[in-house]
Formats: sequence, C-alpha cells, structure tokens
Amino acid sequence: MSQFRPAALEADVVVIGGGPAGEVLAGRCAGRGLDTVLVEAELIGGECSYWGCIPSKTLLRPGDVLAAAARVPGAAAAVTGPVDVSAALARRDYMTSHWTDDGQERWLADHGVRLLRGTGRLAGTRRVRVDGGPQLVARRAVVLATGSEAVLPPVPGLADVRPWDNRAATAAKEVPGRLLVLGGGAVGLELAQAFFRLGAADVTVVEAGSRLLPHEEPFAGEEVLAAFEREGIAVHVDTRLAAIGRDGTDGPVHATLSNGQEIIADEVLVAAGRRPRTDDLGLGTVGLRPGRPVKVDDRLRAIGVPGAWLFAVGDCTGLAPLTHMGKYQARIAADVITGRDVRDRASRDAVTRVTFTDPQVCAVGLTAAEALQRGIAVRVIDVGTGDVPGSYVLGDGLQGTTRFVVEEASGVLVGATITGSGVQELLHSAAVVVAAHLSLSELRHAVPAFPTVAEVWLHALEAAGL
Ligand SMILES: Cc1cc2nc3c(=O)[nH]c(=O)nc-3n(C[C@H](O)[C@H](O)[C@H](O)COP(=O)(O)OP(=O)(O)OC[C@H]3O[C@@H](n4cnc5c(N)ncnc54)[C@H](O)[C@@H]3O)c2cc1C
Ligand SMILES: NC(=O)c1ccc[n+]([C@@H]2O[C@H](COP(=O)([O-])OP(=O)(O)OC[C@H]3O[C@@H](n4cnc5c(N)ncnc54)[C@H](O)[C@@H]3O)[C@@H](O)[C@H]2O)c1
Repeated sequence: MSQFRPAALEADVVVIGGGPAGEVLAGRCAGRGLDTVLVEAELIGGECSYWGCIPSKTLLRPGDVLAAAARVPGAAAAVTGPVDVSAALARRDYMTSHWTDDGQERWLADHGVRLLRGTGRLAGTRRVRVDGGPQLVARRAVVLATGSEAVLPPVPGLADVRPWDNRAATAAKEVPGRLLVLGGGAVGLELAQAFFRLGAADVTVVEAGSRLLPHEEPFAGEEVLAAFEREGIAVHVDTRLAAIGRDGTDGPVHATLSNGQEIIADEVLVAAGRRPRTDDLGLGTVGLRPGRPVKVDDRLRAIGVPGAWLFAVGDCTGLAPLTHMGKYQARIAADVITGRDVRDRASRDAVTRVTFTDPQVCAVGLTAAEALQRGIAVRVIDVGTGDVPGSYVLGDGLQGTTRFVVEEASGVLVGATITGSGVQELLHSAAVVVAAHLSLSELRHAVPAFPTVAEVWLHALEAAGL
C-alpha cells in the first residue's frame, strides 16, 4: 500500500496521531469530502489496538469465562483444567494483528484519507512539519490526537529494574511467576487479574491512595479488593514503593514497601497513571505549553489559540482518557470542522467507563462525591446487583452493588455505578438515561425483561417509591 508523499503541501485537514480518535476524525472528514491527511509515527490504531483495550481484554477473557462457568452448578464440574496459556497468548497476538497495521492502512485508503508516516509537530499557525520535512499547510483545521503514555513514578531504583509498562505487559511472551503491580487503577487491576488467572502464582497490587479505583464510588474499589483477596491476589492500599532493585540483569526484583513488607517478584508492572503525549509536538509555536493536556472548549477547539483552526481529541486533551470518549470527541470535532453546530455534552458530565475486572465496575456520569463537589444536592439509591432473579439464573455468587445518583430537586439521574460479574452490557441503559437527562419517574414505563439483571432498575424505582 503506497503512502501519501506530500507533493501538494496543502490539505483541508491535517490530523496528528492515528489512534482511535485521530482515525475516526480523519475518516469522517474525508467521508464528507475534505482533503484529509493523517500523520502517524507508529501503528495506525494507536495504544488501544495494540497495547491497551484490545490485548488487555483478550488476556482477561479466558479467566473470565472459566470463572463464569465455575459459578454455574452443572457447568462447574466440566471445568477441570487450567487455562491454555499459549492459546491465550496466540489469541492476543491475533487480536493485535501481530502488531501490524496493514488492515488499518487499507481502512484509511478506503475512506479517502491520505496517510503520511512520521512524527508530526506544529510549526506555527495552520502549519505542521513531519520529521523535519516540508511544511504542510491546513486550509481548514489541524487536529491533535497524539494520545498519552505511561508515567514512571520517581521511586529510587525503579527505572533500573526495567519495569513493564502497559506495552510490555500487554505484549508479554510469557506469564511471570511473580508479578508486582504498582497502581490500583484500571490498568493495574485488569492486568493483575489477567496474569493471575493466566497462572501467575503471586500477584501483588500496591496502591498509594486509600482505596482501589479512587475516582469511582468507594464501594467499587472495596468490592474489587475483597474479590481479589478471596481469589489470592494480594492488595496493599495506602502503601508506596520505598525502594526496589533487581538481582543481576535477569534475576528477581526485591521491593520494599512503605509498610515495611518485602516483596520478591519476577516482573514489576508500573500502572501509575498516564500523561498526554504533547511534550514534543511544537505546542510552543502556537503559544501553548508543551507537556500539558491541550485544553479544549465544548467544540473541541484548543483554548487560547485564536482563529478556531486548532482542535484536539482523545487522551491528549486530558478530558476522559478512554477510547470511546476519544472517538465521540472525534465525531463532534469532525462535525464542527465540516460546519455543523454540535457541542460535546458527554466528556465532562456523562463519561461511560467499565473496568473489566471480575467483578466489573461500570459507571456513567457523576459519583455522589463528584455531584457534591459540583454543588448538586443528590440522594443515592443503592440496590444489590445480585438481588434479582436474573443474577441467580446466571450463576451463584453474582454479587455487586448498583448505585443511582439522583438530583434531589429534579429527580434526574446524574450518575450510576453498577458492579458485578459480567454486567458490562447493563451500563448503556444508564448512559442513555444520564445523557438524556431523564428523571426516575419517567422510567416507570421502561419495563426490564424477566429474568434479566436489568431488573436492578425496577428495584431502584421501588426503592424510590415509584
Ligand atoms: C492497558 C490499557 C487498557 C485500556 N483499556 C481500555 C478499555 O478497555 N476501554 C477504553 O475505552 N479505553 C481503554 N484504555 C485507554 C485507551 O487505550 C485510550 O484512551 C485510547 O487509546 C486513546 O486514544 P487516542 O486516539 O487519544 O490516543 P492513542 O491511542 O494513544 O493514539 C495516539 C497515536 O498518535 C501517535 N502519535 C503521537 N504523537 C505523534 C506525533 N507527534 N506524530 C505522529 N503520530 C503521533 C501515536 O503513535 C499513536 O498511534 C486502555 C489503556 C491502557 C493503557
Ligand atoms: N477498562 C478501561 O476502560 C480502561 C482500562 C485501562 C485503562 N483505562 C484508561 O487509562 C487511564 C490510565 O489508567 P491507569 O490505571 O494507568 O491510571 P489511573 O490514574 O486510573 O490509576 C493509577 C493509580 O496508580 C496510583 N498510583 C500513582 N502513583 C503511585 C505510586 N507511586 N505507587 C502506587 N500507586 C500509585 C494512583 O493512586 C491511581 O490509583 C485510566 O484513567 C482509564 O481512563 C481504561
């Protein structure tokens, strides 16, 4: 597949970064007739396709299926062996297309997007330079979609032990016997459980904050912690890594925690958060600060850059670092660039998120604490996710909590959290209600089918006196 060579140095739209956000934006602009150039330094498809969502969910899936079967009397007896690790890793390789992007290159060509491989940097108003080559001039818009990268906390000795980041972990060729995970956010928890269920004998999660998943409702992290401990994954909250070193070049890692505990591991995964990839992007040439998120307004236009020609979407905005939110922003930005009057209404108020651990943590909109911070008076309605007949039909021990956060004055749902095994598909009903600003009383006539787990909605209505 031939790449675009910039003979014509002008285009309507120049997109820097071909992850999920940049790809969607480029495809939509080109589909509406704009001459669109996409600049990508590595693989088209970005972090999500090769080192993020896809490999991590694929690595979790075998253990999830076995755990689901083990909850069903009758099926449990048929699960007699361990996970087939080499088949699981081969499936991961297939799902990441063996870290090649030919399929994505074809997709861009089919959608009329011109691809330019290389590192793009802003070079002043409407200008982009790729790898020191000639300048591209964007007639209508430049869009930044450069994503994010893992941060390495400044722990003495950490860099020297060659820790895994998400890339090394999701591309691992074997399962380590002992794994130390730094960070109890989504990356750390999903990969800790994936490797444990793939056969790692000792997995320890160390979280500096007072609870796992600190941005979610407190019960979410508590339930995941309890499930991990039941399963055999060690968790330390309120704990930091004090020092770490490796024996020789390939020997085990010795870690000392702030609570005095010593941990020996074969690999250390650093999952302590991400930062926007904006430090070497030429932001200074347009008056923005390198290394910071590119702040955007509700039309995804960079704040502080006059002329409405610079846009940013996805992780580099720091808004909601999730694939589907980046793609949503891309659709809005493409609409704005092509002259439609639309605004981003979800990236601050209705972010949907699923942590794919077992139990899963699914949430949309505001937690009760966030509502309070915004000065919104709310009441919470809590029901047991496992307390409906549909849960029992799925198996034993399908516990969890469903919380609806309801604005006191209007009865409108501003947030929801649903925990439990395999409840991910329930989230979208809550997302619809939050995005549409529906009040609970309007939901009386949306009748959940029997026996589905969606009857948690019914229990919530009953708890609200409806
Ligand atoms: C382990 C892990 C699991 C995850 N799981 C999920 C999940 O289940 N669901 C979910 O919604 N999200 C998940 N995420 C988050 C998700 O991966 C990101 O939100 C998403 O990839 C962001 O998309 P993006 O297009 O903004 O950036 P990226 O995917 O980071 O893509 C940016 C692209 O820009 C390119 N680039 C950067 N700088 C330049 C430059 N100067 N010139 C040219 N190209 C450049 C990069 O090479 C890259 O291809 C996960 C993340 C991790 C780390
Ligand atoms: N299922 C999903 O949708 C999914 C999965 C993975 C990642 N993601 C996205 O990627 C983003 C980044 O995920 P993440 O888990 O890397 O970051 P995060 O910011 O969500 O969590 C990082 C955790 O590490 C802790 N931490 C920070 N420094 C530490 C230290 N020195 N020692 C111990 N703990 C430390 C923090 O307190 C925090 O709990 C998420 O916010 C999410 O948007 C999504």
